Amino acid sequence: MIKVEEVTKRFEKDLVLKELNLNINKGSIYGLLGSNGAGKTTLLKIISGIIKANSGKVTIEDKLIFENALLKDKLIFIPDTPYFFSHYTVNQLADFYKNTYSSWNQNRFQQLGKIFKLDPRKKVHRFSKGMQRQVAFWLAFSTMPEVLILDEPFDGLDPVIRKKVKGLIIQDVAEREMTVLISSHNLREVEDICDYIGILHNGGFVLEKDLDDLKSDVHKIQIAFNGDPPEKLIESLNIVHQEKRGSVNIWIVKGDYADVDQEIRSYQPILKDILPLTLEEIFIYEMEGVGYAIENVLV
Ligand SMILES: Nc1ncnc2c1ncn2[C@@H]1O[C@H](COP(=O)(O)OP(=O)(O)OP(=O)(O)O)[C@@H](O)[C@H]1O
Repeated sequence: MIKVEEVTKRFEKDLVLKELNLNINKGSIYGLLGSNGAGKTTLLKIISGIIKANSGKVTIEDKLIFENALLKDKLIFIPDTPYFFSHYTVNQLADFYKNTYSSWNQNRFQQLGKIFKLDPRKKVHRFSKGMQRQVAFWLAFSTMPEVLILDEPFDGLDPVIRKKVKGLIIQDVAEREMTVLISSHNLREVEDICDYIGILHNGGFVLEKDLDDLKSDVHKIQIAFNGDPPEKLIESLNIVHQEKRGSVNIWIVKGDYADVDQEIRSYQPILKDILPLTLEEIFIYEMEGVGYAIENVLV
C-alpha cells in the first residue's frame, strides 16, 4: 500500500534519511519509533507528500504521492502540533474539510460530536491543547481517510480520550481497511494498537518487524545457579544484554522460546523465570545495540 524506496533526505549538509526502504500493508497499523532527531517526522512528511525527498520515491497504491492531489484526498496527516485556521469554529473547519475532501461524511462528523463532546460552534483557539488535538481527530475521522498518518498522536490527550481515539482507529482499520502510520515515543500506546514496528536511528532502520514475532523472539530471563552461571550455557545462548542483581542474573536472550528453555533446563538452574519483554524494553536494548546507551533501565 505505502512503499518507500531508497529515500534519501538532506537538510543542507545534514543527511537525515539514508536510502530508506519501508513497506506498509493495507489495513495495518505501523508504529514508527526512534530516538530524538532520528528522522521520524521528516519521513512522515515525505510519505504525506508535504516535503520532497532528494532521491528515491514514495508511492501509495503504486502512485507517487508528491504533488498528487488525488492521492492526498485520501490521506490525512495530523502533525505533532495540529495546524488550524485557529479563528475558525469547528463547524467552519468542517465546512472547509467538506469542500476539500471528497469522502467527507457529515453524518459521521455529527456522530463523532457525541464522542468528543466539544462545542462545534466554538473557535478552535479557545480550546485547550488536548481539546484542539481532539478537534484534529474529529475532523480527520470525518473525512474517512484511506491512509492516516499521525505524529505523536496521544500527546496531551487524557486517558479516556486516548482510549476512545484508539478505539476509533481500530474500528476504521477493521471496518474499512484504513492504513495507519504512527510515530510515537509513547511505547505503551504503540504496543497496544500497532501490528508492525520500525525503529529508526540516524536515518536508517535498526529493526523492522511484526510486533508479535518481535515479542516471541526475545525474552527476559531471570536465572540463578549454585555459583557462577556455566560458561557453556552463556556461549550457547544469544545474550544481547546481561546484568546481575545479587545472585540473580538478568539476561535478555534472542531465540525461540522452546529452544532457549530447553537449553537452560539442561543446566539445572536453582531459579529460572522466562518472561516476555515489553516494547519499551525491546526498544531500549535495540537502541543500546546501536550505541545509544541507556543504563540500568531494565527492571
Ligand atoms: N526544516 C528543517 N531544516 C533543517 N533541518 C531539519 C528540518 N527538519 C528537520 N531537520 C533535522 O532533521 C533531523 C531529523 O528531524 P525529525 O524532526 O525528522 O526527527 P524526529 O525523529 O521526528 O525527532 P523527535 O523524536 O525529536 O521529534 C534533525 O536533526 C533535525 O534537526
